[in-house]
Amino acid sequence: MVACEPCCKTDDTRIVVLNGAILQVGKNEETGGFCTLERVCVVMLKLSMLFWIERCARMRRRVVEPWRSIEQDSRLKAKQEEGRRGVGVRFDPTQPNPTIQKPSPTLTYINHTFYLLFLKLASSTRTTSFCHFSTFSPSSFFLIPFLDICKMQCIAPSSSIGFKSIIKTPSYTVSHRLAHPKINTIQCVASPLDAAAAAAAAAAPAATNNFTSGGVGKSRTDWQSSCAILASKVESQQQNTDKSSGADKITVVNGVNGHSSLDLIPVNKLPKPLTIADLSPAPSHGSSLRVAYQGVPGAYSEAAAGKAYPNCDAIPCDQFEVAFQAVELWIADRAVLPVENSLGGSIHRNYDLLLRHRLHIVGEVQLPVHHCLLALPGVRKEYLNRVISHPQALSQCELTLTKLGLNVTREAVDDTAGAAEFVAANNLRDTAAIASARAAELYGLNILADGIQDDSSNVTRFVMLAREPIIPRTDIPFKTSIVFAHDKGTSVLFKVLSAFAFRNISLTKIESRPHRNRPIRLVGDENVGTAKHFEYLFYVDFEASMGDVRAQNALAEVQEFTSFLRVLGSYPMDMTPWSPSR
Ligand SMILES: O=C(O)C(=O)C[C@]1(C(=O)O)C=C[C@@H](O)C=C1
Repeated sequence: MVACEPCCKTDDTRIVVLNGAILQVGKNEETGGFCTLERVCVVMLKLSMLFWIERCARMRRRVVEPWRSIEQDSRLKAKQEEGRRGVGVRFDPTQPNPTIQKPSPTLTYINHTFYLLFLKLASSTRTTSFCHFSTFSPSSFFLIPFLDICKMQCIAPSSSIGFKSIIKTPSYTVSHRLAHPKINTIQCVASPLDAAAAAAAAAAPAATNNFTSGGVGKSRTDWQSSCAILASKVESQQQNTDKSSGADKITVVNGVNGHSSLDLIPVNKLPKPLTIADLSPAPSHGSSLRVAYQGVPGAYSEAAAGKAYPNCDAIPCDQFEVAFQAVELWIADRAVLPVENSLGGSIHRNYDLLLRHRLHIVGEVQLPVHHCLLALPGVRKEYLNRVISHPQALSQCELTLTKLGLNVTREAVDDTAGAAEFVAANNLRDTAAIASARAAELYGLNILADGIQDDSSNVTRFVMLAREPIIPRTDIPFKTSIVFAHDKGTSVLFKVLSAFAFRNISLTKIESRPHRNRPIRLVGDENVGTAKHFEYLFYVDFEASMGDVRAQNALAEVQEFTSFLRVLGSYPMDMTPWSPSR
């Protein structure tokens, strides 16, 4: 089980620890105005309230969930019978029934579901979260007001015992939070197997009413006679159910047999409930995973998305920012974005966006990038007076273009495949695009020159981003990416780096970016003048998992020197065999 432990270091510095790994240390303004600590506390508060409600519900379950008690009661009778016959353990009716005291697997399941989903809420970027009613239970009723308070969407799943709870609201939408849950309808699918359960559900509201008006006594005898009444209802309704046609089932569905005056909604017209499968983490092999990438089909980023998640649904986005937001808004499950190229260097925009957004790095892929020079059919190199592409691609092919005698204008566009599409769509006979062979195929262009990158081992590293971090492992090679800032300028950098060096942790990358919240630090006095130092944020990748004690100790030390520290992700290293682009 994942455990979040928020704790405070000083008044304005916050630390959030996940499974022993420091997830975030820093001041609010440095993390884009987002405060994890407060949110975790709010979630924990809600969580404890829900557990409390659940406990109350459990204590009253005998009264408000008669169908369960009927089942227990029949077991109880069987035990009594056994006792009378002197078989097995003797049943003492003066003692509380142990089966009633024991929490049912369903309730345990509900607790776990809530716990997991609330932790999910803790790390999601929005207030929207999901509440999953695993079965028809009193807790469903008790929790409805809380959905609104917690700004959660309610999801009614199918249940193993044939009940379906459906929260209907005028503003019910699948992708957004439930605004004001008003009506709670219990749907019971009356399949022959579930008939008894269905009839019991139909009888349930009556019992609940009795309870609230004090009709059911608290003593065991009162309770048993209530059960007897309910049991007879179950029997008669079971007979009805057995006889009933599909139309009758709709009446039973709404819990009041024979009253067609109720505004009934045919089952097939109701929105299809999300199931637990819709909420569970996406399969690791990537099938049906929606993966956002920047560019249009044929871009290298699309190929990287396919390498990271084979069989995924790749979603093209016109900007990096859009890909980040697609994941945050649940339009996509993952984003795959380039961060550095072996020739062109870092893609700074994505480093800045990593800090501005709340996504976690959950993996990396290294893609050999094999560039082609593309032009319209019939166009020759001599006709060209312009080459267009993504700035990275232009810089990766700079020398080769010159060698090919193409001392023509270079123009940067958003992505390589977009450049190919532009040439084709505008029928540009004087312009070539640098893009992939797949882009040539997709946009009907000819390959004028193949493998024009300046180095055959041209590789771009992409990171996979998700709303949730993954649990760090120590049995396979892992990498961790962090970002930090410090108040005392670059002088602290040595101390920070030595925290890793002393523990034999290799660094694979250091990148510095302007500290946009505090770009300049003034040092000096009136006599000497004022030095204006630029302030930086440092991005460091190191070869260790956050599950590794060495990494945890190194970060604990780094934290001493830094004013802000955030773990961007701890993820498996791409260990695929090396295959150069040429
Ligand atoms: O334009 C594309 O095809 C991209 O996927 C972008 C991108 C990049 O941003 O570096 C990806 C890989 C190559 O290095 C060139 C361009």
